[in-house]
Amino acid sequence: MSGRTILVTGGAGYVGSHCCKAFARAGWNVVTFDNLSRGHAEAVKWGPLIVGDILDASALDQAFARHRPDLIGHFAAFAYVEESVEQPEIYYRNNSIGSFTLLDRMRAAGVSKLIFSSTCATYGVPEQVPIDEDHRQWPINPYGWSKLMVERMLADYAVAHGLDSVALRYFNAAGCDTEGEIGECHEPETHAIPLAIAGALSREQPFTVFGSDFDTRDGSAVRDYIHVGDLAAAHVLAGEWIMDRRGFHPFNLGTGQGTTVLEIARAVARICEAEHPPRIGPRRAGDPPMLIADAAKARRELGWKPAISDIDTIVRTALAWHRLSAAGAAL
Ligand SMILES: NC(=O)c1ccc[n+]([C@@H]2O[C@H](COP(=O)([O-])OP(=O)(O)OC[C@H]3O[C@@H](n4cnc5c(N)ncnc54)[C@H](O)[C@@H]3O)[C@@H](O)[C@H]2O)c1
Ligand SMILES: O=c1ccn([C@@H]2O[C@H](COP(=O)(O)OP(=O)(O)O[C@H]3O[C@H](CO)[C@@H](O)[C@H](O)[C@H]3O)[C@@H](O)[C@H]2O)c(=O)[nH]1
Repeated sequence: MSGRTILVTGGAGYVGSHCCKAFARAGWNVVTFDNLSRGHAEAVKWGPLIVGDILDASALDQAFARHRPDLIGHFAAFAYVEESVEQPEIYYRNNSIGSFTLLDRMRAAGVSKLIFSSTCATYGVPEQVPIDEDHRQWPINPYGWSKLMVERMLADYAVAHGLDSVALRYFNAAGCDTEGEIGECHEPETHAIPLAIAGALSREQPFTVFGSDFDTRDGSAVRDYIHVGDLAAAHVLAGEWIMDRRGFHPFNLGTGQGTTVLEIARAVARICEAEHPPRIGPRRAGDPPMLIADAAKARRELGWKPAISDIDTIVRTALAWHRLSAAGAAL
């Protein structure tokens, strides 16, 4: 598939930058379009960076005219569940209206293929686990709704306008590039694994487990952690797959294995060889108790299988990145 161009919105962010690397390795020309509101110019290493906002129609028009992308990888979004509960307006504007603007300008430019970063947060509290793609989608936080609205737009645009798309519903993206070139740099960091590592290594930043009264095997919440390198591989497969498919196609991306927050804390303590035990705190707003993927469809249709998503590899790669950052050698 070499020689094709993908324009990656949000390519300066965590998942987007890992996907840029994977697309470049697979022979694609990669152009990043990111407003750097939550990303890092230093993470854009596999092609040019256009500093622009998906809410800015003329910036999108210029980017499409200049680079003539064959495919859009749409990662740009705000992605914090708790923030979305407190400030829903910024989620609906950035994630939903931003995506609408992107689709509108794609139509105008005649760009008709897209892969979209969706999320298991669109399912809400599952009726059963593992969750397959046909499970009812009924989010319990504005972030999930802001993303589900985009899926709806994509389904409708496929029928009405021949805009073909894949929605990749990630479960919990985790870990960092196995070669240490890029990693996870959120400010503020809110994700469990980098915070558990920081907490294990420092008395100053203790790790708090949000909720110990869920109906799970140890009372803490269960998530399906998927290595960002496995996610990146899935994006390349999905990008190549959609080039000769029609319609809208959702896929779950997860391992099918659930891990509790306390199990994460224990794995981190073992691998970091430094134990500052976690604190137990109250539940965080908007958090479902358990999210586990049934990703059989991605395996069947895309030929995708997680290869590096065991918890030890996730924690080891995240720890390597944490050490590079602490030494000032990372982004
Ligand atoms: N991290 C996860 O576990 C996870 C799970 C499911 C889905 N997702 C989705 O994956 C995508 C990437 O998540 P991430 O964790 O890498 O987040 P991130 O914050 O690291 O990256 C998002 C990027 O988008 C950019 N951006 C935001 N709004 C923009 C705008 N209006 N115009 C241009 N650029 C903009 C930011 O600057 C940032 O570089 C998001 O769409 C998120 O909803 C993430
Ligand atoms: O300091 C912390 C941070 C997190 N958690 C818990 O750890 C789990 C995972 O939390 P986090 O890493 O913040 O991920 P999520 O809130 O599950 O959200 C991520 O994963 C979602 C899919 O589940 C994506 O849609 C979001 O974009 C992405 O941020 C949750 O139960 C949290 O309550 C803690 O107990 N303590």
